[in-house]
Amino acid sequence: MIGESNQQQTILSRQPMEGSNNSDALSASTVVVPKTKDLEPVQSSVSLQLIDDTKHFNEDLLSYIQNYSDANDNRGLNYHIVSVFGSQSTGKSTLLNRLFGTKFDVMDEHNRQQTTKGIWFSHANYISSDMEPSGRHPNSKHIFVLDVEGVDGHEKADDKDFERKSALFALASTEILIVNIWEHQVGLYQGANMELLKTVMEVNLSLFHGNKQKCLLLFVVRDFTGVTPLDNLTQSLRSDLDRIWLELNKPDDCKDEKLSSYFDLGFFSVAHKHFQPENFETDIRKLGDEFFGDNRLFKPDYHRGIPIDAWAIYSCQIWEQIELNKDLDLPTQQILVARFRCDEISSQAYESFQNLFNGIGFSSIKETNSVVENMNELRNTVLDEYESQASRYQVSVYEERKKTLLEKVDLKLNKVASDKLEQLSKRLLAQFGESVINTKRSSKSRNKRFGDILNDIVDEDSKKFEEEAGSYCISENFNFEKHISGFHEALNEASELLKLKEKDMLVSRSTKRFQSKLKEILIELLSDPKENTWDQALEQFHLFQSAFFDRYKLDDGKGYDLRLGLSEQANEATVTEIQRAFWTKFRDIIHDFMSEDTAARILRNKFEDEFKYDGDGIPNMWRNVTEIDQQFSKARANTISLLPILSVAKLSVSGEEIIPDIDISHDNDTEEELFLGETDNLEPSDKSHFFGHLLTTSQQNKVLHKLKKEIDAIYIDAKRSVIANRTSIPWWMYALVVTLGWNEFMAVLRNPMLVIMIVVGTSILFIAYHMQMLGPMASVGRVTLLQARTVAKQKLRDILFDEELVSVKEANEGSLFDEKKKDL
Ligand SMILES: Nc1nc2c(ncn2[C@@H]2O[C@H](COP(=O)(O)OP(=O)(O)OP(=O)(O)O)[C@@H](O)[C@H]2O)c(=O)[nH]1
Repeated sequence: MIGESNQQQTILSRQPMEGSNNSDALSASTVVVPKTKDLEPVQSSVSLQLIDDTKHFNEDLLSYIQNYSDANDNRGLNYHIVSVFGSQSTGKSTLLNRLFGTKFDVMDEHNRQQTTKGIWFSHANYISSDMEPSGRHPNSKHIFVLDVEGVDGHEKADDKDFERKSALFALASTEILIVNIWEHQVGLYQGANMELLKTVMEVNLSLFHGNKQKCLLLFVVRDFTGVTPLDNLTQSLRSDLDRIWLELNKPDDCKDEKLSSYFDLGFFSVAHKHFQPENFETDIRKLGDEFFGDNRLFKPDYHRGIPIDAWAIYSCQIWEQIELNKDLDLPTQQILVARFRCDEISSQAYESFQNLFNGIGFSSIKETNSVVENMNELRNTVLDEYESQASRYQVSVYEERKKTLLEKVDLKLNKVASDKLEQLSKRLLAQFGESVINTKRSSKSRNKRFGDILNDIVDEDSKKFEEEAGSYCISENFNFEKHISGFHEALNEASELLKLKEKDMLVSRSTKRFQSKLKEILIELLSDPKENTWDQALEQFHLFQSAFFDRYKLDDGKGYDLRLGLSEQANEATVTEIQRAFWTKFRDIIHDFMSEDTAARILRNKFEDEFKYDGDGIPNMWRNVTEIDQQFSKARANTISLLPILSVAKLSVSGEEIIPDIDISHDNDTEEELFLGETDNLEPSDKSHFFGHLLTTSQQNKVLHKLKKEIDAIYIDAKRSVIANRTSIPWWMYALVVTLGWNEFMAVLRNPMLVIMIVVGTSILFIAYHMQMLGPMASVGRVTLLQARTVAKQKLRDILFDEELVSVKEANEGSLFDEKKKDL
């Protein structure tokens, strides 16, 4: 079966051929991969029966090829395939063995039986000048040789099937096809050689008419005697080939094509091995020089472009297709092989990428540069791994699979970048509010508008995010536009929230300040109502309002900018909101302050002021009742005239009610409804009219009623005091005292001690009067007198009791005494 030694036979026969029995199940798109698992390397120096006589493909091919690892250099194309084709027993194996140092079986001289069965495969060794194999020529590529079973063998005379199939296989895989013919066969058109040539051409057309894959047909004329010069033989062979080419039924798309479009032709003669052994050796050496050295015979056009490590798959697949009698679409086969290998390489590369990826632990890497560096490194590693092996395969498949692999890798890396961006987004958004507040508080930004501060930080954060997103874009598969727009959206949302918060703060702060200022002044004004009280109140309101808004006035004076960075519309709405809040506070203050009691108290005070004091604020001293009556009437009329001022906020000049210049109705409907209980059907603008309505008519009547009572009491008090003063000491009483007490008066004057006492007493009273101590002294005196009276009464009672007791004791017995005592 194999090689020349028994040992070699043993080695190779360990892989039975029936393993390839699955060919029936194959389809055109299936790639059959020779098994490589658990195979021991096949010894390289031996030949391998690639296809046996039962037409099974030997799966040991891959492990055989793997012995020549450097054939995988140069993108796996560091090799050539040569095959031989020719009639049976024409010295093909002998030629190959001599040319390439192979050890194909050669027919025994004495038993001329067919020796080569099926197709054999062997690695060629460089033939040194002494015609001994000595390894590979240093400048040459690896050459693998296919020894194909001879055609037209008498054992298979009726079976042309294998002949055609083997020609098909040899041509599909080889670069140079050695056509081995005897010299005496040349020119015999009807001879076996012409059949052979026809077969080769037909097969070639069926294989390559689509893509014009060329190969070299190297005619080796054996047993060349030199009687007919080689040129003549060449001429004869060429004309035979041309004739066959013309007669061939060519496919439509290559009808006009020439023979040279598909074949390069080469001719070489070799002398008789036995009769001219020296010439034979010389010819063989010359032919060998054509193959080795700089590989002159091999042209790039001839190479199938299948990397050597895929050649086993490719050739197996080719054979399976041939066996199934399917149309042999070589480009498709090449693509299938390329797909299979590129997928395999891609999977391996992705697997090692995943291992590296898991080892890195991106989640623990914080610095963007480091993340990007690792991402790039991973990407390049996987790309290098894939490219180094897959770039040898069909370019479109290689590119396609590379794209797919990169998409997978980038998807994974994209996730890393997305997570990092997500984290950055969260971090920046979390810090956003704080950054704005800190910047706002910093001395640098003291005069900066809030809106500008906000915009600066938004810009800064956006730039930071975009830069980081940009640095993660390590290939066109990375696109973070969505992340960027999402971040912008979130940032704008946060920014709008801050604006809203700042706006609310401004509204509440300004309203609070406004309220405290206005309240003080309004209460002061209302506590001392005058005809122009509401004019002053409104004036103060406008003053405070202007004081607030003036600082936000636009340069053209046509509006306000609250510096919150709000849109024009929102800014205007906020201005309106503040104005409404001011008006609402105005309303709340006056409504909260004014009540029936408050109004009654204010009016009572006003009445008292006017009734009890003169224009200079000095208390009135009534000389008679008439004066009191006059003053009372005047004060009462003036006081009552103030009630409408306290009841409705009206301007003095125009008499118009104060109405807010902005609609505030929705702020406090309830209060207004409570006020009149009749606003349900009113329009908001109508409700504004109730802004200054502080007391209802019934409330006013109650106030008047209460006031009347109180001022009547004051009036009576005043009158009583005048009458009391006047009735206590009548004038004739003074005259009577002087008349009756004249002597006593004189007696006192004449007594120096009494005079001194009177002087001292008068001085004390005078000082006490000036120090306003008369009241307290009188009180003390009154209390003393009261106490003295009480003591005196008690003393008197005791005395009387004692006297009675004594008399009863003396008059009656003990029991009577006790009864008396009880009675007492
Ligand atoms: N006349 C002649 N005989 C040769 C030459 N070279 C080899 N032979 C003899 O031809 C016979 C067949 O040789 P092989 O090399 O086995 O021929 P083959 O074409 O490989 O035979 P199959 O593989 O059986 O088709 C052998 O006996 C050789 O000694 C040659 O150059 N001239």
